[in-house]
Amino acid sequence: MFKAEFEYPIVIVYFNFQFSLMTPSDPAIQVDGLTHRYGDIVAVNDLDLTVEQGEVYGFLGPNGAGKSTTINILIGTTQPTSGSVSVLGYEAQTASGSIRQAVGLLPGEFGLFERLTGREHVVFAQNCKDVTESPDDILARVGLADVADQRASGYSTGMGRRLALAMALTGDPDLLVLDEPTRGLDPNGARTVRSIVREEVERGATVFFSSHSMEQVESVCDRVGVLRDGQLVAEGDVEMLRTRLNDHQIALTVERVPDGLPDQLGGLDAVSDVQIDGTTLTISLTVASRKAAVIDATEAAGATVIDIETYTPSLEEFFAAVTDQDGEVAHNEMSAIAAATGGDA
Ligand SMILES: Nc1ncnc2c1ncn2[C@@H]1O[C@H](COP(=O)(O)OP(=O)(O)OP(=O)(O)O)[C@@H](O)[C@H]1O
Repeated sequence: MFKAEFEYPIVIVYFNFQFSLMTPSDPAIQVDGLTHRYGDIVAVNDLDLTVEQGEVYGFLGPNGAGKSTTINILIGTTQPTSGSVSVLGYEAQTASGSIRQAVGLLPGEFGLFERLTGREHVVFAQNCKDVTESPDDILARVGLADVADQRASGYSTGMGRRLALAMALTGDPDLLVLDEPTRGLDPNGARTVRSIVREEVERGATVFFSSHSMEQVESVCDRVGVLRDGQLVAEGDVEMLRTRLNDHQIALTVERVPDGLPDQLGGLDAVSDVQIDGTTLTISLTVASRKAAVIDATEAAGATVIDIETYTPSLEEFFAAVTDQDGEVAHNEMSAIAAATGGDA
């Protein structure tokens, strides 16, 4: 049965290979006007996306947003309805064989060969990519050195995920496409993934990282794109996205609240609300960078500031805001973010 599975791709691959014309300044991934329909369902809707060489790009979105469909198109296993996709300089529609050789893919769903050991899986991946390297070194990197000779049928879900990552790492790929790499992993496994991502980037690879875990994305990604209903609704570096969410607060505790100070602060640019509790003023801002102006205005009114606390939303809150499809707040925040990032809400 194996034989039949291996012979078939050889025929496909023959027509699918191309030479890459990518230069060092070209993006690793370039998606233009990508649309994919499953019958009446529009899974990806006129998506534009650019991932530069050497960056870690976090691809976020709620269930059904279109992440896996996009990834399947990137690696050429799904043909788009329309639009163009270039990966490492190869056209995804015509050079899927070349892309699969150059890319290390950790798929969202991955079935192991129950009868093969962990080491045999890695050797299989190496043979597919025609590379020779020590399978044990790769297995050690993902924490499977001790079970290298164990059949995969005895692997837990997390061990299977680690093995799939080991297979993706074979051949030092120029681009790693990781679909939910930390799903099913314990905290140690998640930490291993994070350090492997950093090592791969140091080596010069690009990483495209789909995840539901804000913690993972915040800690390893350079840039983040949020997909909703097949469209990118926000994109930017993690810090910028956070500071552009219009829910920043600064709490100032003063020795004495001068008459008229709350009204004065309420009249400042970008201040949306002022609450007072004893000698503590909590000021809500639509723009994080206006915090200094609030402190200046408070001191100019004659108040002595004795304590300052600030609040910046986490990426988790940002994600909830831009992907909550029912809430009015979500729509307003998306509009603000889209305006700030130059996207469409
Ligand atoms: N083979 C398919 N046939 C029909 N519809 C599909 C198919 N695959 C995906 N879809 C639909 O396309 C849309 C996007 O699905 P996709 O799996 O790409 O989303 P996702 O962001 O990866 O979701 P998740 O986070 O749940 O994995 C969903 O509405 C889904 O139901």
